[in-house]
Amino acid sequence: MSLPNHFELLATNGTARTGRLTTPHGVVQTPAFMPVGTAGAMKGMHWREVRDAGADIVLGNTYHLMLRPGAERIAALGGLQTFTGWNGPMLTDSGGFQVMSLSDLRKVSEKAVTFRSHIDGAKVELSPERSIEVQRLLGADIAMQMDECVRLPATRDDIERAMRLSLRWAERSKRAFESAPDGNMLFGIVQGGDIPEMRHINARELVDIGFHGYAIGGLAVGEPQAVMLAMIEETAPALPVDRPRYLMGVGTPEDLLEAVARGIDMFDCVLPTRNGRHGMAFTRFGQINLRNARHADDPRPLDEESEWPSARNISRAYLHHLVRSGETLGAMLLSEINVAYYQHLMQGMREAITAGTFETFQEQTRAGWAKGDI
Ligand SMILES: CCNc1nc2cc3[nH]c(NC)nc3cc2c(=O)[nH]1
Repeated sequence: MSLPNHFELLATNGTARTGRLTTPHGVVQTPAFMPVGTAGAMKGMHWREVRDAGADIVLGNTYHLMLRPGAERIAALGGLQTFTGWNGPMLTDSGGFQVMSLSDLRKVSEKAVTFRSHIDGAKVELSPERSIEVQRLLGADIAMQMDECVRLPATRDDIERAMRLSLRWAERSKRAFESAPDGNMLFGIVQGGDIPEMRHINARELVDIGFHGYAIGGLAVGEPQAVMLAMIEETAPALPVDRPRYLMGVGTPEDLLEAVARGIDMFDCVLPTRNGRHGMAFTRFGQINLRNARHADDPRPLDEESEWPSARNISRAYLHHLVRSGETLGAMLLSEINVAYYQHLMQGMREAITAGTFETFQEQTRAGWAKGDI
């Protein structure tokens, strides 16, 4: 049974697209970048800064939130938006991916993923049904199916096994989701590793099951960028043109530009906030490492033409000092500067696609990065 469509395609420019996704908590303009608020907070930022930076939607991690403070507790406190104070759209992942990377003593069976909490060692079982129940308790506007992502390189057998398990879990996730409140969405996830044939089979069978939107998973897991881009080219055309496509865990500004050019609408990545905490700034000149001694006496801001005040008004010398001294303010300023840069880049792409000038935008943006830091 096909699910209602909450996505409106507004313009295309080559295979790049811009659109609007309507959720119960607000509208998401695409291409969209979702900053990752892992455990119900955007590390180092107030929600008002996330909003001011231009983010329409943020991601919350089910694995973290179900372990602490707990899904039932968040539901009793009114759901994620009320609990956290972020009152916009939220997407939650299904938890499976983080189990594989964060917990030990984990076991994957047909029924569920069983693991020990990395917080207190408690044994936890996460089935597709429980994952959907948790995401509903959290109040996600967009929930994700539970899947199994294999890291690359992987054998064909492993890739096929995980892809077929993920398809069976897609069925179960959808069945568990069916009775969701109106407007809430469930996205399927395409696996298939770096094997085009597997990607085609998975996309076709996932579309037959029918979802509000489709994620391309199993990428940004150690493969070269060329392989990631090739798999997007194999997968995106096999997905419905009128539904959103979400590339999980991606990526650098370069990744975003290349993936939007190939038809991707949504992204999530920890890079802007994580690199910010480590003293790295994303700018239109490329990445700048504020730990570097060359900034110690530099009175200039990161970017005099930036629309973001902290990037336009704060000297590199001061940012260098904060980072070198381990001042919390350094992590906070660079996190907001980076999230604002990512959102500004997405806004530039949306405007260029609408104007039909995306190719020029790509060339100019790449030239700025290539010029490097002045
Ligand atoms: C919804 C959870 N499932 C799920 N999350 C993912 C998160 C990722 N994050 C990265 N690189 C940072 N690749 C990913 C792939 C998947 C994937 O294939 N599946």
